[in-house]
Amino acid sequence: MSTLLSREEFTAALNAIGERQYHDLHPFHKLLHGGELGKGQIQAWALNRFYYQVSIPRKDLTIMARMDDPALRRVWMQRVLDHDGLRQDGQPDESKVGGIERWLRLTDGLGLDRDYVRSLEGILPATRYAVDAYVHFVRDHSLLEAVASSLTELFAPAIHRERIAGFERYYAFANDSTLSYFRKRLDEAPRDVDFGLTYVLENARTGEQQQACIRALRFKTELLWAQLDALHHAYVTPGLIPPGAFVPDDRTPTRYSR
Ligand SMILES: O=C(O)c1cc(C(=O)O)c2c(n1)C(=O)C(=O)c1cc(C(=O)O)[nH]c1-2
Repeated sequence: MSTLLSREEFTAALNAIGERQYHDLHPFHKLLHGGELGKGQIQAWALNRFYYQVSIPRKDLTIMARMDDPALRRVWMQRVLDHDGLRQDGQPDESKVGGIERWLRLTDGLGLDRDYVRSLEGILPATRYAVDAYVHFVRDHSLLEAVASSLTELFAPAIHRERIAGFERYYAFANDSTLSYFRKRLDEAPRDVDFGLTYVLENARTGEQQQACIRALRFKTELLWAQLDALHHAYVTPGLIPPGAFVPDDRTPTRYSR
């Protein structure tokens, strides 16, 4: 029997996971945000991360398929639209551009071919396993755990701010187009997470349910961490790129600085 935590204790337990093991602490992110990486290494990060980007709407639609309440689905739908964007007829409206397209603007700015990025051919095996594990998790666990697993977004605005500042400061590719994904997320993520956190706090009514939510959030931080471990292993040290994965033209470890 797990004891039922108060609302404050439960919130603190969720936040503690972020403080201890969110991927802002990962050495690869420290290098990326600190201006220490070369162009090829940043390309590898953006290319791999594209698989996360395209999988987020699939993950959210998988969650929605499990929701019985139309009111809940209406709210959750916004997450899918944020990434997929809204249809544009006539005069293009920048606010309707979705996250996937914005991520492609980043990979464009890094000199990667869009068709190659979209093909997903160059991603690391571990990226595929880790990202797929997220989609499978929300399919195979309770709706409450699925919502709890999205709560890493509590910690995402801080990492996006750090990334924008680091990119602007250190890297030649940083501009309005390549940073637009991260700037947009600064508005979207707090709204999502307000809803998600309220849902989890109200629906985890037993100590067991609270512990299941904590485990779900921990699982999510681990799958984010695993993606960066794989990038570090392939593109930083020891530099073992798996067969078939992206090989940068620019393999010099010199900083891709301004
Ligand atoms: O750049 C990041 O570090 C980061 C992390 C996360 C996250 O914590 O899962 C998300 C995002 N970005 C993000 O941009 C995003 O749209 C997003 C959606 C979700 C989710 O779990 O539904 N996480 C994240």
